[in-house]
Amino acid sequence: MSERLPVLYQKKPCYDIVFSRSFAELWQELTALGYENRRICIVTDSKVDAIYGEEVLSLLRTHSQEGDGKAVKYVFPEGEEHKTLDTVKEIYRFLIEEGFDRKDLLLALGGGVTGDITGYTAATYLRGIDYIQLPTTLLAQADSSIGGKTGVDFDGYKNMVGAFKMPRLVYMNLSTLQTLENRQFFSGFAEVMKHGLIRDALFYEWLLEKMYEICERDLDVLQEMMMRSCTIKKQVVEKDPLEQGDRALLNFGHTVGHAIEKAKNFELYHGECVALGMVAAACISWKRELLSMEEYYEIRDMFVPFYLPISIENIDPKEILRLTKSDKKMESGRIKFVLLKKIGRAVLDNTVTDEELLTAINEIYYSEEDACE
Ligand SMILES: NC(=O)c1ccc[n+]([C@@H]2O[C@H](COP(=O)([O-])OP(=O)(O)OC[C@H]3O[C@@H](n4cnc5c(N)ncnc54)[C@H](O)[C@@H]3O)[C@@H](O)[C@H]2O)c1
Ligand SMILES: O=C(O)C(=O)C[C@@H](O)[C@H](O)[C@H](O)COP(=O)(O)O
Ligand SMILES: [Zn+2]
Repeated sequence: MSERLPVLYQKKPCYDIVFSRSFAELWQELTALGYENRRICIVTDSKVDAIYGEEVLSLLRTHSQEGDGKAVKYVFPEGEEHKTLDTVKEIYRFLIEEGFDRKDLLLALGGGVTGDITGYTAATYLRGIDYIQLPTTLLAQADSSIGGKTGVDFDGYKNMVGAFKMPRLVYMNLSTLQTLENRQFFSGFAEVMKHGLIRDALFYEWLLEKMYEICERDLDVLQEMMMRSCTIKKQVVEKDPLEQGDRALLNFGHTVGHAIEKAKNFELYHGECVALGMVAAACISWKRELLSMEEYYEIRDMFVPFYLPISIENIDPKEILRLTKSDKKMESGRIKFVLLKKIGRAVLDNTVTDEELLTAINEIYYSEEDACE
């Protein structure tokens, strides 16, 4: 049974999130939004294309009354290393060659990388065309498809170039989660856990209770999890869509997380780095006596059954510290850091010192020497 959640932008209805179990209702949704006679370009990566590309393209072509040319597909190589302006440029070229105009539509079919690239292309091509999110990873369904943050990495620095551009619809086919590799599935789970930790202790506890069903990818449980996770994200972005204030709470774990992503040259996945960053942020919260020691260790250890890292080898903690300074959440030379006051309640703080950060980075740094001591 499909469900939907409306999302407001500046207090007005903007787009719906549809939770479905197939792509079958997609055409009906496109028609309801008036795209039935528009040209549609599916943007997807090579891996997702091999699994779902033809299914979605033929669905669009079957329904489109004016021939195959109405729906086309652009495929880029999978992986974070392709979330760049070069990929965006290639999509611009393709859209120009195909004669896409301002009334036409882009469909982002894939994970967060595809969503971020497609959204940014939609924000900038012809000064803005519409796009729809068809998220196929846990991370994209629970987090990145909602809220209109789009962009690309630049010289390895995360999301350095981007724009806010709201999608016209987020259509989730939850069954796509069944084909996701385990490591990718759990990487996405880190952002789900983040939503519980920053805003909703009951959701956090529910996630622990449903650990078995989540790991088994029980679709009913995943649908409820997604509804609750998306509700939290929706509430935060509705209140502060352009990140003037509390939306920055969604960055819990990201200051250190993004630094590790860059330092490791994207060898670790986004959610894995965010999990490490959340452990570091929880550690600072403990050292400041916002969290008790028990709470800190509970937060750290609950990542383990979800196959998420809580320590990392082969990094230079000082280099990670240096990289945190190039994250976007800097204001007048200070990092806008997210700490936890308790489980379910995050706060912004711009007084975290280099010393505190280094102590926390050392806490997640695993070295052979320490292990031998
Ligand atoms: N815009 C936002 O608000 C926001 C929020 C969180 C993360 N992000 C960004 O999202 C990106 C991470 O997203 P991601 O983890 O989805 O990465 P991703 O898009 O690279 O997808 C991960 C991998 O899974 C494959 N894949 C996708 N769907 C699949 C499926 N159903 N079955 C099998 N394989 C599938 C992809 O081809 C890729 O290899 C990062 O760049 C991060 O910065 C953005
Ligand atoms: O939607 C948001 O706002 C977020 O911060 C969600 C994050 O999970 C996401 O990784 C986002 O892309 C990070 O934003 P950035 O501005 O720090 O790049
Ligand atoms: Zn994130």
